[in-house]
Amino acid sequence: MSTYTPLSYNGEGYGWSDLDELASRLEALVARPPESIAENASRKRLLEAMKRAIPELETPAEAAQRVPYSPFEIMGAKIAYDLDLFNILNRSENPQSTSALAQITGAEKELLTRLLKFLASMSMIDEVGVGLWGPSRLTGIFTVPTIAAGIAHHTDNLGTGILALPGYLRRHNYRSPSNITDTAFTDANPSAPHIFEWMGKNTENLRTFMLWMGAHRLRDKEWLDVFPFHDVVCNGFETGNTPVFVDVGGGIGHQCKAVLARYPELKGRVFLEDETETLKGALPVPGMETVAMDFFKTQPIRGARVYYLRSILHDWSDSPSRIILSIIRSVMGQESIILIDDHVVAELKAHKTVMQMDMTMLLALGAEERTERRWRQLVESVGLFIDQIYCYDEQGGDSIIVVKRKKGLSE
Ligand SMILES: C[S@@+](CC[C@H](N)C(=O)[O-])C[C@H]1O[C@@H](n2cnc3c(N)ncnc32)[C@H](O)[C@@H]1O
Repeated sequence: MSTYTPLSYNGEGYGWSDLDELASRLEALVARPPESIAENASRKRLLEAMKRAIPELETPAEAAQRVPYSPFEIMGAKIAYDLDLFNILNRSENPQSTSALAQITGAEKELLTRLLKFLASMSMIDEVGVGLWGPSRLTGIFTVPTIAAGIAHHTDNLGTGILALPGYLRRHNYRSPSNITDTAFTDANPSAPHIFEWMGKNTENLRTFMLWMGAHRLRDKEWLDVFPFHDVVCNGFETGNTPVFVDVGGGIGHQCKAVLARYPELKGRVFLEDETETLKGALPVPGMETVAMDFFKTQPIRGARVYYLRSILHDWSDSPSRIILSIIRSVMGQESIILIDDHVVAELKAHKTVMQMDMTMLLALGAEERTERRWRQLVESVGLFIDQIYCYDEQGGDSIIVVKRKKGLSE
């Protein structure tokens, strides 16, 4: 059992005066942050260091304030989302009084005061003066519809499952689930056999999930920044009227849209495939054709250059994943490839970004994020092989895994 030892700053380590200086510099940074926050290696390094510093520097009392209260952050964000506070404050030209906000939102003033103070204490809004509120940086971020949808998804869709996971694992003697119909989510939401059917029956929940799909993997780089799409797909493939890009389980078409926008030279047909209910919300994208399908039963487009699977196989344990891949394999032509756009978990010191995704898969779908070794096992078990892996985000392990058919195997 480990006991708490207060940090000692003697010897060669930092002294208290060094920490004071570091704190002053950070305070100055907070007071005058860079004008625009964009991809920058130094910024990312500093942020990572600050996050890692917290569990190293806090006392037990501070840790007790942080970890047990961590669900309160999303709870507060969801209340603000429901009251539309982020949008209201972000579009107001002047700070708003509590009375004005009570009138706009319909919330009782006394209660609203407490909620606003709570939100300000977490930097989600700015407490400009006593009873006076304005937007903070986070307020603006939470007005982005896809990011706001993430707040709704993790409360309305996943919230009960998140809280149910410890009990679920205890009751299952800490064995990996392998079935989407037997998860912490289904324990907490027995009204449907699994989460996708549950969301299919709840239009608003499906809408927030689909919106969130447009942001949950927002990274500094997109897959198309790293994968040589032009060389591999636009060049040298007999196109004309042939299918060139098939987004299998592509949701509402974010990636078809991105491909068509970035590669106007792309010849051939682009297909968005998903379930009928999901396709009802498909984005209007010129050049994108929609095909309703069930990827466990069929692959209606034969001989396409690319079968693209983004965030699909991580939703499923090996057995259903093998069905999805085998069906695609059976319609692949000589030049077809599968692009799996998913996470590859580092064997050592995987980042929180990918590990919290792994826990999401565990609790909601009885599935997992895979290491490279696990990906190879999976694809090789159905007569395919991994040709190359292009990682485009280290923390998330986001990668394009290029998969081809093993030669000489019959269909
Ligand atoms: C995690 S989402 C990924 C969506 C999209 N690829 C993206 O990255 O934004 C999983 C998708 O699989 C679809 N899906 C689930 N079961 C399916 C099935 N049996 N056949 C076809 N699509 C399915 C869902 O509707 C959803 O759009």
